[in-house]
Amino acid sequence: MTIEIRQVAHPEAVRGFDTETLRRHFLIERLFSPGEVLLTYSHIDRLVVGGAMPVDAPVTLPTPKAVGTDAFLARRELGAINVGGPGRVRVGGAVHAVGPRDALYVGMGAGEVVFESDDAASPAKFYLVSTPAHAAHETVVIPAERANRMEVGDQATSNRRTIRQYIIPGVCTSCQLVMGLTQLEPGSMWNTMPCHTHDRRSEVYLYFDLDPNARVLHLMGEPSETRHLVVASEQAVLSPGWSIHSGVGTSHYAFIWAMGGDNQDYTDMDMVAMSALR
Ligand SMILES: O=C(O)C(=O)C[C@H](O)C(=O)CO
Ligand SMILES: [Zn+2]
Repeated sequence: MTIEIRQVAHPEAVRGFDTETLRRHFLIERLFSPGEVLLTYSHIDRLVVGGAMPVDAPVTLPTPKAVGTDAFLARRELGAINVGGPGRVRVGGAVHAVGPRDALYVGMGAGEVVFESDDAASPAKFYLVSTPAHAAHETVVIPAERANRMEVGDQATSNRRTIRQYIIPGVCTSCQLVMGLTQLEPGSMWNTMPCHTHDRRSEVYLYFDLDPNARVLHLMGEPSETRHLVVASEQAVLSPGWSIHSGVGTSHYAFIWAMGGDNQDYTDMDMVAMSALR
């Protein structure tokens, strides 16, 4: 089992970080490894972020010491979105088919979680985000077409994109986890600009579906002290509540955003005026 621990960094300290230190604190470079579950435990809102990539055998969600309980889901909930080929997830013995770009919500106390691929030649890749939970909600599959869909942005500003909200009140009940997927249209490179913060919630962005040579320049930091991370496909960025999160790609791409914190109100954002960005 592989788990990495990321401590919280104060925004005043982050102002002095060099590139390597910024990447060590905020970028998760490796999420998927064949036949393994890779996890990162971040102390921002105690998000656990990871990837499960079963190939020709099932892989089981481990219970690292970091979660402090006998079972991973004893006091946690889990969201999974499949960014690979068709797969299945066994939760406490019940089998759930999770197709490409479908999501699975797993409630607190649901039992053992085992990931499988339908076809080893096109393995499933389950992107995982877990937050602490206080109540047991129903484990459900949310197919892409059942997600709440919003078309936003404009081709003229290169930010035409479709947002799909999977784990969000009204679609899927959770304790605090909110999760969805944003797809950029071909020719659109910008996400989430004008940008925002929400100090009440931390967020994590997984960028995927980029060509091997394409990159996203992810913008982070306090609005008056922005920094950037150069991000490749299937890498994730931790975004504390004080940080903006936005980006521009060298080609179009998709990303999964997930949040945990004090509320589940997607619209609760503190918009940053363009004139305030430095
Ligand atoms: O494309 C976007 O804009 C987003 O997907 C924004 C994220 O969902 C977000 O930052 C929610 O707080
Ligand atoms: Zn946000």
